[in-house]
Amino acid sequence: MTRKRVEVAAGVLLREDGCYLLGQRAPDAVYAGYWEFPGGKVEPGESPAQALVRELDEELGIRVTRLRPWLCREHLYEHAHVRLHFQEVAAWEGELADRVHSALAWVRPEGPAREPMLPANGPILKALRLPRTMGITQAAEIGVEVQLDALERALAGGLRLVQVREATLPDAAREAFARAALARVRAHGGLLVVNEDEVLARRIGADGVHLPARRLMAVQARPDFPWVGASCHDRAGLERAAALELDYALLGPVQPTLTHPGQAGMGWEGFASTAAGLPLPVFALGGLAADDMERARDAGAHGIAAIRAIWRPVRD
Ligand SMILES: Nc1nc2c([nH]c(=O)n2[C@@H]2O[C@H](COP(=O)(O)OP(=O)(O)OP(=O)(O)O)[C@@H](O)[C@H]2O)c(=O)[nH]1
Repeated sequence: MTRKRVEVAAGVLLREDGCYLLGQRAPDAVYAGYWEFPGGKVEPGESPAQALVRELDEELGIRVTRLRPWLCREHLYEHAHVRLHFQEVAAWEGELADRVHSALAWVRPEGPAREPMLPANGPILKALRLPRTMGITQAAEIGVEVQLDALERALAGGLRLVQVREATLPDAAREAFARAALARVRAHGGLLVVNEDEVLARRIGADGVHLPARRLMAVQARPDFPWVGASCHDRAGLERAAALELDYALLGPVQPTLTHPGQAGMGWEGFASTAAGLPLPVFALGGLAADDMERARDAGAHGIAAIRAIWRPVRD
């Protein structure tokens, strides 16, 4: 049986404390009692953004003032083949009024979600647990001790996602560094992934592995870790990461960067069009710093990843 594809707009309302809003479907709805993100079907002639603005007015009585594209996922239900356009609702006006759900709840991303949850939403909840900034280490360049101090400082400042990328450190030094970094990241409740080296990642008990672009194209299946991501430079790479059901991708360089000298950046428009409509979170990378975060998220990025800017000491 072929089912008609239904376009759906779903909103991730994010409160300043990081909580997001869920609604419980009413007793007369399909999947009654299940929890969902507020939203509904896109009507003919509407864009997903227009549909979400209308739905949130109808369902919650709010006026959306800042909307950003985020993820797009397809799911085959018994009753329909849905394509869900998840968008981040960063700002709105008006008090929330519950007009269609049987309950509303603000949920912490790292805590338990509400059950039962609509089956398509599992990867969305996981994506919401992924921090918004990734720091990529450069101990081989700046020195192991300097890097560990910078890591400690960044963790104290809120960094919660670290990629150990130390291909040129000798094996023993790399393992010692990775273990030291992991201990620090864990002490702050963060996540650490190891670039390329799955054996090292497993030996030290890292949270996952990060595939360089060439490795992404070579692997046959998703490596077996809780968190797996990849570096991408174009749409083909992103689609490969999506096909392998990875948890995130990095896309860049957005701006020219010392890591890839002589390579022009794709710019924010290039980033937005290359990363649009994907089912996994995409970080913007390449010549970026903390103050690029809003711009990146407006372009559909989950967040930003950086090497140099993350470890720079804060100037007085
Ligand atoms: N709103 C919403 N729908 C979701 C989510 N996840 C998910 O799989 N869906 C699916 O997307 C479709 C949305 O349909 P809906 O019934 O909410 O749409 P609607 O408000 O226009 O309802 P209607 O059928 O009364 O016109 C359903 O098949 C639902 O199962 C989610 O998080 N939020």
